[in-house]
Amino acid sequence: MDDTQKVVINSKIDDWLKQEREFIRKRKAAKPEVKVMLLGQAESGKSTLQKQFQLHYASSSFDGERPSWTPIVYFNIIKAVRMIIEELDYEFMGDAPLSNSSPSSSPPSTAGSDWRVGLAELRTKVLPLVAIEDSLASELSGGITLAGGKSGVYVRSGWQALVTPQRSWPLSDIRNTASANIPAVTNLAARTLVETAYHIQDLWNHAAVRVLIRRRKLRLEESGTFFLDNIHRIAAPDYLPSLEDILHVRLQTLGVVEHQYDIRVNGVTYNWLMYDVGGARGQRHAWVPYFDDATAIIFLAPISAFDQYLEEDAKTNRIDDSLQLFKAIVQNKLLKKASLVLMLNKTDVLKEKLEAGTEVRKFITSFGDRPNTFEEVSEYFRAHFIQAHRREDISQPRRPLYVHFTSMIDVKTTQTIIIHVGEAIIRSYISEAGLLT
Ligand SMILES: Nc1nc2c(ncn2[C@@H]2O[C@H](COP(=O)(O)OP(=O)(O)OP(=O)(O)O)[C@@H](O)[C@H]2O)c(=O)[nH]1
Ligand SMILES: [Mg+2]
Repeated sequence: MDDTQKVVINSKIDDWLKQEREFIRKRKAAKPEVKVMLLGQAESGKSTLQKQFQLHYASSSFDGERPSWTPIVYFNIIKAVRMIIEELDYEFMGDAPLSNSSPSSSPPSTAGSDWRVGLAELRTKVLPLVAIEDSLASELSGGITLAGGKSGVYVRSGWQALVTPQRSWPLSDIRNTASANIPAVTNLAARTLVETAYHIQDLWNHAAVRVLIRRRKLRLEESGTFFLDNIHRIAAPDYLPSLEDILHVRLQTLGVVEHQYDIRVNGVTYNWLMYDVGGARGQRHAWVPYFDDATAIIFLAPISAFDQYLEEDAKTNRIDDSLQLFKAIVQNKLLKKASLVLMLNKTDVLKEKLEAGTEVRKFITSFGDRPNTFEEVSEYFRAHFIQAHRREDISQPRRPLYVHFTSMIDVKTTQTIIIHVGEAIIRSYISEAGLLT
């Protein structure tokens, strides 16, 4: 080996050592990593909780993403209108158009003499909007079509890029958008919504529709009711979703979506990685690969769902499914080191249902003759989850279970809860890892 070769080799070794030192320096500087999984059945509120974290720990990105929620709000409205129309068709007309429905169809008790003709006209007027549903779903899901078709829009991480226009919103010139860089179907939905808003409002407020919703227990989901109540604000050409709108949106999660926040506790910044999962039964197998290094589980159980059944299995009561799922989580060996937080969610919806006179014992016989009040009912469900944890928890000694009653659409209260939950999780991470602060 001559001297020149030696110099080249030495310089390569120097480079390599430098890189190695840099790598170690970076690793030491890296923030401690906390991995938190949001688990629970479909529609339990996982993604809504994740939005509340984003609002608190990354408010500028929350604001920046606002325009991307616009088409999802449109989609939620279209879905709700389509569900109303399907119910009307089923109730009054068989396969025939509403105006030709058979005389034997029983009118709602509130009906006036020409209610049927009026409804048929409204139906015709809102149909152009309903006709957009499938193409809007396809545009929002980036062309992914799943079994179940119309039941929803599914999103993976990075979905915003599919629907966010390149130029800024609000769209003051939504009617002249031939050259605008807005996805075509979203644009069409916006225009059709402007044109049909009054008819949607009339349909939504129609006495026969109200009776039908009550009589057939039509589940428009939390989002449908909220958006239909706000139809004129949303149909305005310069509409930009508000914080409340974004929290009310229903958008099913597909697979597992990672979100990252920096959370600072006692002067140390933690790399908070949050995994928001799809909660439907067909999605749950995707959770497992994330289990063995999870720092904490936040389990969401919607306690308002006592009178509902799973979309994927109409025989299973949703509270029962939540409880069984919770048991499976606390029994899971891979998760035995994870801290446990339980959020008994949708307390606002539970209160509304109880105030409207829906009786828990009719759906959950073991509730018996207890008073049908919020205090009794919420405590009854809480006791069941706590008992499941006491009996089934695999970790020895048994881990603490932090329980909160939540309403994810209540910003002020939820923000306080997530700060506490974040700190509690980080504290137990510190003591588990033996870290000094
Ligand atoms: N009124 C009310 N609505 C809620 C609450 N929590 C969630 N929602 C609504 O319930 C719907 C479902 O919430 P998501 O957060 O999408 O549910 P998810 O658990 O992520 O569902 P998947 O992604 O299908 O697993 C949305 O329309 C939310 O706005 C709550 O506490 N109160
Ligand atoms: Mg979700």
